[in-house]
Amino acid sequence: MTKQAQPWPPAGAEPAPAHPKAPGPGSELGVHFTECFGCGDELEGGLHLRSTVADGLTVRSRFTVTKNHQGAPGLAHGGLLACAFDEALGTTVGNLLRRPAVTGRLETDFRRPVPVGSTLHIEARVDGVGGRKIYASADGRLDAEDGPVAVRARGLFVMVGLEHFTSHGDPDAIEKFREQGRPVREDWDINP
Ligand SMILES: CCCCCCCCCCCCCCCC(=O)SCCNC(=O)CCNC(=O)[C@H](O)C(C)(C)COP(=O)(O)OP(=O)(O)OC[C@H]1O[C@@H](n2cnc3c(N)ncnc32)[C@H](O)[C@@H]1OP(=O)(O)O
Repeated sequence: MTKQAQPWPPAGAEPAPAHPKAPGPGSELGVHFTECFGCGDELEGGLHLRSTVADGLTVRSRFTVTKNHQGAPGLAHGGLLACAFDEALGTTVGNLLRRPAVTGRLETDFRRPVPVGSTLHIEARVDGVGGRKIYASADGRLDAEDGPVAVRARGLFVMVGLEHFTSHGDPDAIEKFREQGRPVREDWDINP
């Protein structure tokens, strides 16, 4: 069977300018929720991914692979790497467009093994928007921002209203999220 390349972003998607209140180049994005497996600092085995706005619609993230992230002995588990890209892409979309959105589809290409002890540098960008759909992609490089590409990913995010979180999420966790002073309503463009 021949593999046919699909255009990315798909026809009809339009460029997505950063939100006027989006953090500027050089901004550290911090932890969006302390219990998040991707970026939270309360989970010892989490990824502890850290992100910085680069320029335009690009965010650079990095995380160091530990023994907690293994699949094969000494190598990162592919699902964990997909998680890192979900977080990096979600952070890019959420912070730069400032619209609540969730991952609808995530594709990953694993090009090289990622050993325990290595740091993955992920550069993610928003590629376009079509209606409620946001297209984003990322490259993950080994041990340096210009290191060899180990993983590539593309994500389709779908804009949602805040009720997506309040009606499906755990009320105690949402309350904790509010107490941590994270933006729940303010500064977000809701109701796409
Ligand atoms: C309280 C505030 C918090 C803010 C905090 C911000 C923090 C900022 C950092 C975040 C960092 C986190 C990073 C982790 C991000 C996650 O991991 S999110 C968790 C994983 N994702 C989920 O749980 C989503 C589960 N899925 C769903 O809830 C629903 O299926 C969705 C995605 C909301 C879509 O449902 P829907 O609203 O009914 O919309 P639907 O009409 O089905 O789809 C809308 C469009 O998207 C298309 N679509 C949907 N799914 C797909 C798909 N899989 N493939 C292709 N097309 C699709 C549809 O075809 C449709 O296209 P059009 O017809 O408009 O052309």
